[in-house]
Amino acid sequence: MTSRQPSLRASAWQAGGFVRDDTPTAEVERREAVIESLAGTVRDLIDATIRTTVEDDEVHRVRDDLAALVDRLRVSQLPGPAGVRYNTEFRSWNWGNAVVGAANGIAPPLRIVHDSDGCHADVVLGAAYEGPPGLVHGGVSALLLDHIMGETASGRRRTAFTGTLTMRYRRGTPLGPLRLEGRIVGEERRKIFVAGSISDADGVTVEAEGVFIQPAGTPTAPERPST
Ligand SMILES: CCCCCCCC/C=C\CCCCCCCC(=O)SCCNC(=O)CCNC(=O)[C@H](O)C(C)(C)COP(=O)(O)OP(=O)(O)OC[C@H]1O[C@@H](n2cnc3c(N)ncnc32)[C@H](O)[C@@H]1OP(=O)(O)O
Repeated sequence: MTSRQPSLRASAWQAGGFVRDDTPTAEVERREAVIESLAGTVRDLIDATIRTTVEDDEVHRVRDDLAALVDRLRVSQLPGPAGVRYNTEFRSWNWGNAVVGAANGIAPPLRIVHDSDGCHADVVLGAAYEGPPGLVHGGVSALLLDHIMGETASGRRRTAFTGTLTMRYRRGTPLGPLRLEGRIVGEERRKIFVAGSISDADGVTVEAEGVFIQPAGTPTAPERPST
């Protein structure tokens, strides 16, 4: 990208990608379920594409069928990325998000749980997230930790952007079932210090520490109940 991008400062938080959208929560959730079901099938498609061994002619036929389906979805599109929207009830939705976007077939199916200590999520990573053979790509580990640690810092009551994220890859992270965790270990003015980890059944594979910054002038809501 060559054009100059705006920085994620307070003015951007207020006016940029965070869009007030007065769609009622019930309608947001109805549409979210619809689009999530499509994204789930796209995720299956990605896995099937990686692992298929069907003959070349069949690959070409499937490609042509898919191109026709893409044309149908293109009939009505947003002008750009989905951004983050919120309504009068502070229900927010970010359907394009790279980690938790309901409409995003390249986002792993991650369900983040906020608890009293921070956040955790159980996820099963398949072939689409491979780096070394049979192991999770290091950048994918960083992606997932960045997000869950950011959500931990946010606590769903303030915006927090990643300032610095440091990873220690202790051993290979196998594809398959994994647990992600984040917890706040300190706060200093607008800086929130967060520890995070990825574990498999045998223990921690990646540990991380991060400094997340609440942009100046952005609000902090009262504590929200855990889910
Ligand atoms: C009513 C409210 C309800 C809200 C509800 C919210 C719901 C939220 C929902 C869901 C949560 C989502 C979770 C997301 C997870 C994913 C996170 C990401 O991937 S974020 C994208 C990647 N990160 C960027 O692109 C940042 C780019 N950088 C910037 O925009 C700025 O540099 C920023 C905001 C990080 C800092 O800018 P400054 O202008 O505020 O910083 P200065 O005023 O200079 O410093 C403040 C303090 O922070 C330290 N600092 C600044 N930058 C730092 C850095 N990069 N690393 C460490 N410390 C830094 C400074 O040393 C200073 O510390 P001293 O107070 O003096 O001790």
